[in-house]
Amino acid sequence: MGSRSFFPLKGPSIEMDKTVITINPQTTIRVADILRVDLDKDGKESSTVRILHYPLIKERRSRKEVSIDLAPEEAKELHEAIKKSISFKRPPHRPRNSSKRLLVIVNPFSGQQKARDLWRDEAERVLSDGQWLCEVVETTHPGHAVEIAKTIDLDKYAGILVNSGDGLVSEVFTGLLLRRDRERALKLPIGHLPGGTSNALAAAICFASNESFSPRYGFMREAAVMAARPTYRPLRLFKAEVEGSGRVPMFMSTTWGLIADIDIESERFRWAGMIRLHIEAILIIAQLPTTCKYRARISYIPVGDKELIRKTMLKYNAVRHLFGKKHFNFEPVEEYTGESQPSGHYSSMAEALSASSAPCSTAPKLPPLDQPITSSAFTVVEGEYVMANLTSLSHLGSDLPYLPSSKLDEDDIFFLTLIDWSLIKHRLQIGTLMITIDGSRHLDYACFQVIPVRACRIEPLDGCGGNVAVDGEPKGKGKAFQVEALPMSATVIAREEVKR
Ligand SMILES: Nc1ncnc2c1ncn2[C@@H]1O[C@H](COP(=O)(O)OP(=O)(O)OP(=O)(O)O)[C@@H](O)[C@H]1O
Repeated sequence: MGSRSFFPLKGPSIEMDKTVITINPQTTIRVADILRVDLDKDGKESSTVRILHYPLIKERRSRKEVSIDLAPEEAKELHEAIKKSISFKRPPHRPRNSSKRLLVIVNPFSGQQKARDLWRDEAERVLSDGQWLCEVVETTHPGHAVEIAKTIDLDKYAGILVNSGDGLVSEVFTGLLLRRDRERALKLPIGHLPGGTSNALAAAICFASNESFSPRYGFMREAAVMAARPTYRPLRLFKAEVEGSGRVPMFMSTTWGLIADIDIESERFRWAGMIRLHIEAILIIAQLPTTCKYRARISYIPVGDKELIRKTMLKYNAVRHLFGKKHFNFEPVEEYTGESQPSGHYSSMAEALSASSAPCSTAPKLPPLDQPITSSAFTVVEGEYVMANLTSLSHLGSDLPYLPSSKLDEDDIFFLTLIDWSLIKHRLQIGTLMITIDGSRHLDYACFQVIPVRACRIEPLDGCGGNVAVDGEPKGKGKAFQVEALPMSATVIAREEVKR
């Protein structure tokens, strides 16, 4: 759409193009921020166009209404032009019922039991402003969201909003992967409303979209605005195989050593909220090297792309163009085009993850965990490490921009990050490295290494222990594990990149 002019009864003309409505030099409205537009026919002489939008003001989304009086014909045209620009696009799973209906799953116990209040105080009104019909379900037990995702009627909803931490998001992906019609089910848009303690996915989506989010004060409203005016982005899924636990899906990280130790061992301080992580970190770091000094063999297929390697050092607040021209672009999620899909479910995740699926560009590279790696494509190292993590998201939590260069929709690449014990000068160095993750300054430490990989196996040696966690879920201590991409992506709700 080129620029169009409209002439109000008073004041200068209004200019509207594809992205912005300029009411006067001081007042502009971004089309992507508009949730609703109404037309009031006041009389023969004039009509009013009322625009409800949520602009960013001081890095928060604020509800604003603007009314413009125009001649009736002019008002009708402006109203129609705006309505057309904000019209709801059919989600890629192509539901038969194209109404604006969402299922909202709330874990009433996540985030120190605040998810329910956050929904009521911050999100519900935004979705209602956007004229969405929301059916809210509260989970009653662990695994409840797996069941919901396994059985949800794909034709009834335009998406699922998951109001919780990353644990419940993982359950939803698990449920979708267990469906035999998952080729279509994985196109059902999933929005993460950050109602939990760790909201890594919501943060990574905001970061990718250049949306503002405040780890400290929460960003439920910002995520709700995103859900009310959604764009759909692919999120690459991965397969983690862990000794004793078998194959499980992964969308964020498999951590071993320090970070997993802090996360899992700090459960005993759950009453302290987020501070529990700090208490545990201090205890562990004070006891180094009797804690968190682990021996391992690491086998990986490196990605020798210089541009990619350079990017891994960029912090979250780096100027966005430094990440590369196309870094924040993404391929739109292709619409599901198949007609019929098999019904029912796989009997286990092991079966689901080994079953062939949609056409893929990511052929398996790893043999099963109990078989040796013989391919010469692998680099093999042995050493002592404080931790070794395999991550695929930019954030490990909303306040942890761990690897800002990670993209949501990378084909089959993820990142091996290591703290090599032999490069540490003093245990205080680990302490300072950990507390600087919130500004991504851990990337400046020589002992912190980042290696882009296409497959990786980590084998703890000499019974050295160290917690292993997949997407935050504990999987035992000192277990061997390996990760590679799945030939499948889920669909997440994001927004068009915010221009600043
Ligand atoms: N009603 C419920 N009662 C008990 N546990 C539940 C319930 N609903 C969901 N869960 C479980 O709670 C786990 C943690 O949920 P979630 O990640 O949403 O919250 P969180 O507070 O962010 O947790 P974390 O502190 O681990 O990040 C999920 O793995 C899920 O299985």
